[in-house]
Formats: sequence, structure tokens, C-alpha cells
Amino acid sequence: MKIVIGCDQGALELKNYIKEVLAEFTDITVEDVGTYTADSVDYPDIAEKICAKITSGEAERGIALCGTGIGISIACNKVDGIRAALCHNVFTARMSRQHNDANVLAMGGRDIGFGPAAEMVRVWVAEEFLGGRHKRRVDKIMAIADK
Ligand SMILES: O=C[C@H](O)[C@H](O)[C@H](O)COP(=O)(O)O
Repeated sequence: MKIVIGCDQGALELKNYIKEVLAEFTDITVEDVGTYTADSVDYPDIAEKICAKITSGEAERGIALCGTGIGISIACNKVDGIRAALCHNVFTARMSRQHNDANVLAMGGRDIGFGPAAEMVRVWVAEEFLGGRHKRRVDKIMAIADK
């Protein structure tokens, strides 16, 4: 599985740490679309880069990080085909995969500690979508963009 990861200046250190966590997985490759320095950037630009990699099929999933995770998750969810889940703990990270088939995990670098973030990422990359009644609901979510 290929995962694209990106952040703004509010989550640069968290992004670099998560890349170390993802390196534990031999079956995961990671593409980092920035930002790479502490200079201020606009998180919607990073969201677009992350989502373009997913909608083009270059990456299967994404991890999107900003100060709170709020802005970048809002931006990601403007892109058709993206289901970005702003998660705050292992439970929500797990549910975002099992029930929502989230293809982007969003977190806040000024909100989540490194330890919890590592556990959330390990769970999120491993969990599968459960389908069934959840597929019906996810299908309805995705159909909203066509209305
Ligand atoms: O939802 C937005 C994010 O939390 C941004 O990371 C935040 O607004 C950036 O703030 P600043 O420009 O003060 O670093």
C-alpha cells in the first residue's frame, strides 16, 4: 500500500515522526508532499496535493496534518472521492476505517501527542472496511457529490 502524507507548519514534527512509524511496515511505501520546513504555508494547498495522489490512483490512502487537523480535513473532503476522517484517538481511527472506509486520516499536530498518534496510525493502516450496512451509507455519502 502506498500512503501519501502531508502537513502544514502546525504539524511538521508530527509528520516526520509518523513517517518513522510508517517505516515499521515493510508493505507500505510513503510519499511526502510537504511541507518540508517550518515556513508558513496554506493547508488547502497541501490537501490538494494529498488528494490528487489518491484520486489519480498513485496512492491508496493519505495522512493529512495541520495544527488541529480541522482545516486540512475540511479541504480534503471538498475533493470528490475523498473521505477524510479527523480522528482524536485509537477508537475514532479504527471506526473511520471499519465504518467509514476513510481514505484519509487527519490529525492535529498541536493536538495529538506522538505516542497516541503512533498508535492511531498503526491501527488505521491495518484496519479494513467492514462493508455491509456501512457500505450502503458510504455509497450514499459519495452520491451526494453527484446531486
Ligand atoms: O485548521 C487549521 C490548522 O489548524 C492550521 O494549521 C492553522 O490554522 C495554522 O495556523 P498558523 O498560521 O498560526 O500556523
